[in-house]
This record gives sequence, structure tokens and C-alpha cells, in this order.
Amino acid sequence: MATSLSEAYDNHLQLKHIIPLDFDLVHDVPESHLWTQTDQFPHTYQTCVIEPSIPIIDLRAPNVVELVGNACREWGMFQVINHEVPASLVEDVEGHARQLFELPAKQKLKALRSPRGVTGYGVARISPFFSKLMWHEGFTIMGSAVEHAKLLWPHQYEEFCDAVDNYQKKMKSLAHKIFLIILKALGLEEEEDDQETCFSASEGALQLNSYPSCPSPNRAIGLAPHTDSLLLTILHQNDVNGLQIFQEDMGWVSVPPVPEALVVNIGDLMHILSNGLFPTVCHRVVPNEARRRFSIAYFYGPPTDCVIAPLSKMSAPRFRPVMVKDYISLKNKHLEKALHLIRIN
Ligand SMILES: C=C1C[C@]23C[C@H]1CC[C@H]2[C@@]12CCC[C@@](C)(C(=O)O1)[C@H]2[C@@H]3C(=O)O
Ligand SMILES: O=C(O)CCC(=O)C(=O)O
Ligand SMILES: [Fe+2]
Repeated sequence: MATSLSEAYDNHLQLKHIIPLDFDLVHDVPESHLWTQTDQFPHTYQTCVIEPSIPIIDLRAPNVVELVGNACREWGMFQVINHEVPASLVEDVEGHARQLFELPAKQKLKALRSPRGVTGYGVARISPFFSKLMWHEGFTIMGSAVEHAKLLWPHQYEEFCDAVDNYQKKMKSLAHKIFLIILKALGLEEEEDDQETCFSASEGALQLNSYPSCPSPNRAIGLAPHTDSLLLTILHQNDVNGLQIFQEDMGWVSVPPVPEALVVNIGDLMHILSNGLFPTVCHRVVPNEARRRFSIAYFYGPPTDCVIAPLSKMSAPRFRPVMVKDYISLKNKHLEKALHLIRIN
């Protein structure tokens, strides 16, 4: 029987790795969230001084394949405009996310993720890998959000559900469109490769992120450095800075919010498909002292029983074939080391 995306993520967590801090109650960064002096800060805190900019690509540009290909090779990330997702829908979902995270902690805990579950309210899934907690709270949706939304708003959950359903549909078709552009950039014509057939039934997950304003932003982290696991991620950010990507030669580079643009980044599975040609981009979020940041991330991935391997046209494969669900388990256990475990040396 096919494994669903949420089943693939099933692993048992302790409550301390699920319940976020009640940020309304704190006026300083508690010990549990203090990230200075930890040897777990994987890279320096320093941000890049000359800010190079991540490409902004018009999806209607005649040379879109070339632009996307260059951005994927050089950055593993780009922003898209003219993506045809209505601004009103994005604003609507952002408004609902704001309403959700502004509920009193007691109310939000009603929709807490279960220790084995993947959907609902809680800290980021990567939290157990770090000794310090993050200045962040999240709400994960896979498929319908009804079950959890009913617990939050027993009488008016429908508006929330309709908005996120609609958003997921739009994201899915946009993600598929961008995925096909990326395949073309890799020199593959539609339906040329067997793997593509598997991808046509791709799945997705939606993550609402909230990063409350932080009294001491240099001593806390919004979201610790990580790469996204699936094929690609499409992100909307509100107008509060915070997202940064790590580039070997430059350090941390900010990804500024651009009105109406969506951020696209390569995930681990795309890195494998491209045989390492496209980097899976390491990113993090730094907190803001004055304002609360919101983001909405859509993760696009193939069905979990699909096998992922470098595209057949690539010579000298650098990764061995892996089933999506097995890669997810590896990532759940080993985080960023997962990619090395499937590398052919
Ligand atoms: C479909 C996904 C993708 C997940 C896991 C699951 C649901 C939530 C996603 C995130 C969201 C926050 C960062 C991340 C790294 C995390 O901790 O949870 C993401 C992760 C991944 O890209 O692996
Ligand atoms: O909030 C952001 O900008 C980043 C979110 C993110 O990296 C994620 O949800 O995986
Ligand atoms: Fe991410």
C-alpha cells in the first residue's frame, strides 16, 4: 500500500520537542532559546557585507528556462514574479496565519501536533537536532486542515480551510510548472524520462511559520540552518526581513521580501535529480527586534514510493537511487548528513 507523506514523516517525538514557547509572556530570551556560545551554530552569525542579490525571474520571460537554469546552478534559489497566484489569495492566507498565531497560547495548544503526527501546531521538525530552541512557531498542513482548524475555531473554521485548500491547489500547479521548467533547464524534454511519470502525482505540504519579535535578536535564531528535503519549496514572506541563505564564498546572504514575488528554492531531492548540479540551499531565519515575521512555505515532492536518482541522461551518477520515504527517514535520523549517506564515492 502506498505510504502517505504524513506516514513517511511519522517518528516519535517528546512533548518538549513539540510545544513552542509562549512568546507573549517573555520579555527577554530565556536560557532555553539562547544560541550564543553554542558549538551548534553551524556557521558564523556574520551576514554578508556587500549584498549580492538573488535573481528575480519573470515567469513570462521568453528565456525563462535559461534564467531558471542559471539561478538554480548559481544559487539554488530565485524569486518569481508574474506567477499568476492572485495577491488577494496570498494576503488572505497570510491574514489567517496571523489570526492563528495571535490566538492565546492555550487555544493554539488545542491544535498541538501529536507526538507521532506531522500536522498541527508546534515547533519546527528539525528542533530535536539542536540543544537550543528556536524563536519560532509553526503550523503544518498536509491535505485538509479541517481536523485541527475545528479545534481552533469550532464555529468558523471553514474560511480558514477554504483559503488554505485554494492556496495549496495554486501552489501545486505553480510548483509543477516550475518543476517542468527546471527539467527543461537540465536538458530534459517533457515525458522523456520514466521518472517524470512518477512525478505527475506529486504531493505537497503547507507550513505556516511565525517568528515573533525578539528582544535580543543576535542571541536567538528564528529557524536554524537547514535544507528543505523535497523537490522544491515555494515561499511567501511578509514584509519583515529574516530569511538568509548560506553561500560558501559569501557567507549569509539576505533574501529581501519583494512585494508579490514568491521565493523558490531547490530541495534535497532536486539536488539528487540534478546529480548535484543544482545546490540544495542551506537557509535560516534570523529574528527581528521590532516586528513579527510570517511566512507560508509549500513543499513539493513526489509520491513517497517514487524512486529518486540522478536523471538518466547524467553521466557518472553521484547518488544511488533512493525511495522518497527512505530518504525522509534518513533525513529524520541524520538531518544534513542524509545526503552524504546516499552519495557514491
Ligand atoms: C513536508 C515537510 C517538509 C518539512 C517536514 C514536513 C512538514 C514540515 C516541513 C518543515 C518546515 C520547517 C523547516 C523544516 C526543515 C522542518 O523542520 O519542517 C521543513 C521540513 C523539510 O523540508 O524537511
Ligand atoms: O520563514 C522563512 O523564510 C523560511 C521557512 C523555511 O525555511 C521552511 O519553512 O522550511
Ligand atoms: Fe526551509
